[in-house]
Amino acid sequence: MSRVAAIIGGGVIGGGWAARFLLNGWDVRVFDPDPEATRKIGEVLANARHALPMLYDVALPPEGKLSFHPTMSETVKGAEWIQESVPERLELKRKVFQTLQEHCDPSAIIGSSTSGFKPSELQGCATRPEQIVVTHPFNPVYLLPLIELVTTEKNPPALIVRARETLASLGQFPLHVRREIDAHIADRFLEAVWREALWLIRDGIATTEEIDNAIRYGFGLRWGQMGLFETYRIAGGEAGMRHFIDQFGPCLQWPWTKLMDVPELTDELAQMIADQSDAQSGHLTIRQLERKRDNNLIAMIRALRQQGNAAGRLINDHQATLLVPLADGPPIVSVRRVIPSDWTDYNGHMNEGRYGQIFSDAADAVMAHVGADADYIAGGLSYFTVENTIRFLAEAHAGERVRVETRVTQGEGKKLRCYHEMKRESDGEVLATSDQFMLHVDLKTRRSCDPRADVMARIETLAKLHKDA
Ligand SMILES: NC(=O)C1=CN([C@@H]2O[C@H](COP(=O)(O)OP(=O)(O)OC[C@H]3O[C@@H](n4cnc5c(N)ncnc54)[C@H](O)[C@@H]3O)[C@@H](O)[C@H]2O)C=CC1
Ligand SMILES: C[N+](C)(C)CC(=O)CC(=O)[O-]
Repeated sequence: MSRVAAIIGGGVIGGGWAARFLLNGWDVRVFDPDPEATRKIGEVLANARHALPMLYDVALPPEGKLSFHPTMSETVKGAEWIQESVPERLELKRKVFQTLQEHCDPSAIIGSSTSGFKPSELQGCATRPEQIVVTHPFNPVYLLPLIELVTTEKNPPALIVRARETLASLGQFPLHVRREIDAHIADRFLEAVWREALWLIRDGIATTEEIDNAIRYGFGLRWGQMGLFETYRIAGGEAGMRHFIDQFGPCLQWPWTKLMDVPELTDELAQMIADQSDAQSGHLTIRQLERKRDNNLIAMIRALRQQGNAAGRLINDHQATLLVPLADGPPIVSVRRVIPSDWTDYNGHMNEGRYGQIFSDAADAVMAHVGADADYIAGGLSYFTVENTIRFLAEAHAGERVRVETRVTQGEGKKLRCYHEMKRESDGEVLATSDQFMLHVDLKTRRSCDPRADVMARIETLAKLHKDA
């Protein structure tokens, strides 16, 4: 018997909730008077089906059934979880709760997606206030895990536990906001940044793009893996958070923002912050925190490199200026690099799959060297690896510098065979070898064909040069 979730309001956020439940195997029923709701949710679902499964290395549960219903009663009857995502108007939300509580199970959890209303405001006119909690998500709900679970003393502890467990079972992160406040925790931050950004634009200090660049090339990367306080703890150096506060506390009185309503930084408040930071991060030294931060940033920026976006695109563009022309050899030094930390696996060494990556990069370098470069590939011609025998001879570790020495062992017509040796730069030890056989292909027909004459000539020259050496 599938678990049933009811979605009241299937817009940007309700659609995201529908996808989150559906892709986790729940049956989802939707109530939304908008005649476009089915189409809108269908488009959100298409995004979610593309994205969410890619975060995992295992299959998600089989999807539940999605249905749209003309009445609230049909939608919520028998539902275990009811998620309200109607527009941010208090009276509308209260009316929705009154209606749905006429038909829903008293044991159902009613979560509101509200960005800023407090649960006590939502519970105000409800028949059973104890059912209602704030479960404030972040767009896209099917990818961002944070849910601010805001409760009041009217919510039974057992319901709060059940809500947390349910959200966690969906792959979400229920942050229990223990004391209700307008806009909860995260939206207060978002509102502060948003309001300061509006001033900067109004006063002609920055454009929208400049503000976004300040975030995505800087602290946005830090916040995405360590948040605010752990980041500032590190900024305090070995003296830690208390030093950070002592140094930057006075700034609170300086016009560093238009948001000038700040608490007096008493010694008691400074010590409270320092004590909480110690409790949160004190089990790690600053150096350990710095290494954790740097490894996180490496993984994030390298992921952005794969997408060619933001800080990743910046590195890709910079890397293009660092390329040095290869010599014919033999051997051709086709790769010179450092093993990145995110290539290390549970055995504490570079994962076997990454050897293939390095040898693939070596082949790419040889291809570019003979003229089969990005423009050549964009023109519809390339090489496919059809056989690759890798011998793993010694471990490689994060931070080690390695190089690949390549010899062209066969170069005739559509055939290109390379023999690669991966060596540790520090001592020349051979870490792995690859015997890689490639065929030249037409990317349109996906069938093998002869390379362009100049490319074929370069390969034949290299094959002869390397054979005679
Ligand atoms: N858009 C965002 O980035 C976020 C919004 N939220 C909150 O989520 C809630 C919904 O916001 P959005 O999805 O952005 O709005 P939206 O305008 O995209 O969707 C609201 C949906 O509710 C439907 N609706 C209106 N009256 C209804 C009723 N009586 N019964 C059922 N459905 C009804 C509308 O047809 C519409 O499809 C708001 O409380 C908002 O503060 C929370 C997090 C992020
Ligand atoms: C701008 N906003 C208040 C709707 C933002 C949120 O509520 C959360 C989010 O997804 O950013």
